[in-house]
Amino acid sequence: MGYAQLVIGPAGSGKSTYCSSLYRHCETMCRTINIINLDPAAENFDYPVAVDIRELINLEDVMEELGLGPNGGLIYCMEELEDNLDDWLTEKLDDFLDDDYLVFDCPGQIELFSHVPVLKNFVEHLQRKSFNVCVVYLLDSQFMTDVTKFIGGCLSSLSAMIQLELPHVNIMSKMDLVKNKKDLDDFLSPEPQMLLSQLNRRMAPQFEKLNKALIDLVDEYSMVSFIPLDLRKENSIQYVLSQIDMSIQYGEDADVKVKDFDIDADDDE
Ligand SMILES: Nc1nc2c(ncn2[C@@H]2O[C@H](COP(=O)(O)OP(=O)(O)OP(=O)(O)O)[C@@H](O)[C@H]2O)c(=O)[nH]1
Ligand SMILES: [Mg+2]
Repeated sequence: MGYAQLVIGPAGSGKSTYCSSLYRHCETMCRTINIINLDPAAENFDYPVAVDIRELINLEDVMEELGLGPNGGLIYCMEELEDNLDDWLTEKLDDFLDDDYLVFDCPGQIELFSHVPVLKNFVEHLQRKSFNVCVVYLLDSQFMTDVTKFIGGCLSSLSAMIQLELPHVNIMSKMDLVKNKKDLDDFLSPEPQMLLSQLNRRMAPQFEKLNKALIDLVDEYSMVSFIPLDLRKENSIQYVLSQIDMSIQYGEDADVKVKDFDIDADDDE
């Protein structure tokens, strides 16, 4: 049984920075995690890259050779990954041990997890290889400064949840940038009624019915709940990691193994 985090979220939400901070944090705890770059456009890394999609394909070549733009090029690269799940990816995954912990640093284009099946197929492949996978969805704290932005962020997180059907942890990144601490309580786990009245105040009256439907939807899926992440604080990183570990049962399975072993030992007697 392996463990995997799929780190997704809008462009620039801090995914790669989160990966490198997590790597350093785990290093100080003498815990090994392997970070895998799935962004064919990435160039600089602050973490050791265990596996790199650019060994398979890179965006620059695709744009040059096929005359595609950056977004079309990215989709092409990801489809190439999809076509190579059984050979390239399987070969790479075979290098890891049974209970290794992988963190996938994904590109930020939201169509990847909202309306193309690449990540869904990727996840199913990991699951077939016995990985417990969860989504770590990062939203930038700047989304908390504006209720319309915040709802938009929640909806894109929700679309990832629907498309990927995985345990899902929402993270509010870049908490060091939050000036007004009152925003924290308002947006980390806000009252649906509060969001609705703020939305109605911001928008023209003809949107009231839509706003109500949106807030009901977001509320029903319990989406409006974010764990704050402040990378300056080790205990913040530790808390986020512990919540993610819980969602993929990391650590729990280790206990089960010990128990299973004890039962076997009894049988032998
Ligand atoms: N202040 C602050 N800035 C951050 C934090 N995390 C990331 N950033 C900055 O935000 C920008 C984007 O960060 P990245 O980690 O590259 O974001 P990303 O989600 O990987 O971006 P894409 O891969 O392009 O989608 C960079 O300039 C980072 O330095 C944070 O916790 N606090
Ligand atoms: Mg990145």
